[in-house]
Order: sequence, then structure tokens, then C-alpha cells
Amino acid sequence: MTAQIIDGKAFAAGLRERVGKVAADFEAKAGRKAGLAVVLVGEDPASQVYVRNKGKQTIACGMESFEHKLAADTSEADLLAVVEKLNADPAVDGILVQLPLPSHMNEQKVIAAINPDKDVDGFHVVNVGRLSTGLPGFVPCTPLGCVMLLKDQLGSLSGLDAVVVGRSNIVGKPMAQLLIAESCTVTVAHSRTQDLPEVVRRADIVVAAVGRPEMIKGEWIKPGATVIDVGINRVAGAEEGKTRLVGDVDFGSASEVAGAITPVPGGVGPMTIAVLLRNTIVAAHRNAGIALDESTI
Ligand SMILES: NC(=O)C1=CN([C@@H]2O[C@H](COP(=O)(O)OP(=O)(O)OC[C@H]3O[C@@H](n4cnc5c(N)ncnc54)[C@H](OP(=O)(O)O)[C@@H]3O)[C@@H](O)[C@H]2O)C=CC1
Ligand SMILES: Nc1nc(=O)c2c([nH]1)NC[C@@H]1CN(c3ccc(C(=O)N[C@@H](CCC(=O)O)C(=O)O)cc3)C=[N+]21
Ligand SMILES: [Mg+2]
Repeated sequence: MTAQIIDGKAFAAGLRERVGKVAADFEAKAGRKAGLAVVLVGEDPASQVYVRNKGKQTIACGMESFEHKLAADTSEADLLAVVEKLNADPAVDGILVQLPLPSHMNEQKVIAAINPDKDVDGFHVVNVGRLSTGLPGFVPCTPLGCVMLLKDQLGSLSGLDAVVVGRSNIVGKPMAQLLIAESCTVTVAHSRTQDLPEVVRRADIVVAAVGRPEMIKGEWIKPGATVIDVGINRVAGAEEGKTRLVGDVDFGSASEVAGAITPVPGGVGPMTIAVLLRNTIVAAHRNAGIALDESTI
């Protein structure tokens, strides 16, 4: 069997187009563009690339992008002051503080300072609570993008066995919450899980968010299962000095067993940014008191 490739890049382009139409409509109604502020602390090259891509795509969707680049040795107090300014700025609908932060900062404290109604990453405890309680809020972009791809591929997820490998606050745990809300039977595996291959083999849906290059092998996958690979790992390439991106799933062997699989790159990654733009235009409508049928985007 050869798996169908789930084209996250194409799905993300379609989502950005829908967001762009809604953003134009918002501008006509509100008399201003929706705005996303991205805060980057330090000079991590990968983070710089992500932030640049976010800014470009924000503008391409007809929204305003505010980039705040702070030196790696910025104090936590100065970062908190920037967040406070963005909370109070009516031109800013969404705020994203790029993670990871330098080690002298308390990430939880910084996230807690963001106004939950501008927290388009969905990382604030208030939004975590809303998600687990089934209240409207903001859902983390990467897991929401994964669910969009799964529903597009499978239709209803009700009753399916899902295994999430990874239990981080930004991917694994919110992913599990979303799958519970879709009426899957959810197992969350992590570094202490016993016999991970056997756990993965039960799953109709496998979501890999581990951060270990090509760890999940084709022999672990139930034939026909749908595999969502969240991992982004930069490894040495075939040519000396070159690098390439691989996921947490061994794509070569898994794609011979799975029914459908996301590639890396071109799978979940592009969805993350498109969902961020979606959450931002949703935030703009909510905070401006302008009606929007959120189910259409
Ligand atoms: N495509 C995208 O848009 C995004 C991609 N990513 C990528 O997704 C991956 C995961 O990110 P993130 O959740 O932040 O990672 P974290 O490092 O925060 O969490 C990794 C999780 O994997 C578990 N784990 C580690 N090793 C093993 C193992 N050998 N067996 C089973 N479980 C294991 C850990 O278990 P334990 O809790 O026990 O330590 C932990 O729960 C990374 O590759 C990251 O780059 C992340 C965000 C967005
Ligand atoms: N506050 C915060 N929110 C985040 O959402 C957040 C973050 N911090 N820190 C880092 C992670 C990682 N992340 C990615 C976004 C896009 C791609 C992406 O576009 N990937 C492309 C490839 C990009 C490339 O070529 O390097 C792809 O998979 O096709 C990947 C990863 C968001 N994150
Ligand atoms: Mg992490």
C-alpha cells in the first residue's frame, strides 16, 4: 500500500485565501486593518525565518504586521512592558511571543501577561481552560491545523482510536483535547510510555509531536492509518555541509503502510501559520464586536 500524501501546503493556501476575504470584509466594516504583533527575543536563526514568514503572510492576507525584535539580553521586565503596550494598543488584535524564550525568562509568566482575548497562540491558561471546558477561546495553531487536515481527510473522527505521541503544552496536550472534542478515543504517549510501538499500532490516527528525527517507523503503524507528522527536525543532508528537514516519522517506511500521511516539509508547518492568521482575524472581529460566522473559516 502506498499512502495518500496530505498536502498541508495547499490546504494552508486555501485557508489563507479565505482569511484574506474575511480580512477585507473586516477592514470595510471596522475602518482599519486587523493587526498581528509578533515579538521575537534573541537571534535564533530558525525563529527569525518563522517570524519573517509570518510577517509576509500576514501582509499578504490584508492584515497589519507589527514586528518587535528584542536583544537576547532583554530583561523579563522590559519584555513584559512590551506585552503590556500591545495589550493596550487598539490596532493590535493578536499577540504572539515567539518561543522558546531565552533561559533567563519565565515563559509561563510572559504568556500569562498577554490579554487572553489577544492570545492567538492559545497558550494562556485561560484559553487552555476554555479548550478543556469546551468554551469559546483560542486554540493553539499547530493542533488546530492538524485537526483541520484530519477532518478534511476523514470526515467525522467520531469513535476512531487516536494516539498522540508527545505531551507538551503547545502541541501534545491541546491536540489530545481537540481529539477528545471530536469524539476520538485518545491515548497520549510520552518518554515514559512502555512499548510505544505496540501503543502506536492500535491507532487509526497517529499524531507525532516528539522532536526526534524519524523515530516512528512504518512497522509501528496500523495498515491504512492516518499519520500526522508535527516534527520539524533539521538534520545533516546527503551532501556535506547541507541540511534538510525531516519529521518525527520515518516517512519512507510509514508511507508504505499508512492510508494517508503528512510530509515534512509541506504538511503541518504551513498550517500552523495559516491558522495563526485565522485566529487573528477571529480575534479582530470578537474584540471589535463585529459579527462573524467562525465556522466558515
Ligand atoms: N509544525 C509545526 O508547526 C510545529 C512543529 N513543532 C515540532 O514538533 C515537535 C514537538 O514539539 P514540542 O511538543 O514543542 O516538543 P517538546 O520537546 O516540548 O515535547 C516533546 C514530547 O515528546 C516526548 N518524547 C520525547 N522523546 C520521546 C520518546 N523517545 N518516546 C516517546 N515520547 C518522547 C516528550 O516526553 P516527556 O514529556 O516525557 O519528556 C514530550 O512530551 C518538534 O519536532 C518541534 O520542532 C513544534 C511546534 C510547531
Ligand atoms: N509562540 C509560538 N508560536 C508558534 O506557533 C511557534 C513558536 N512560538 N515557536 C516555534 C514553533 C515552530 N513553529 C513552526 C511554524 C511554521 C513552520 C513551517 O512553516 N514549516 C515549513 C518549513 C519551514 C522551513 O523550511 O524551515 C514546513 O513544514 O513546510 C514550522 C514550525 C511555530 N512555532
Ligand atoms: Mg517545547
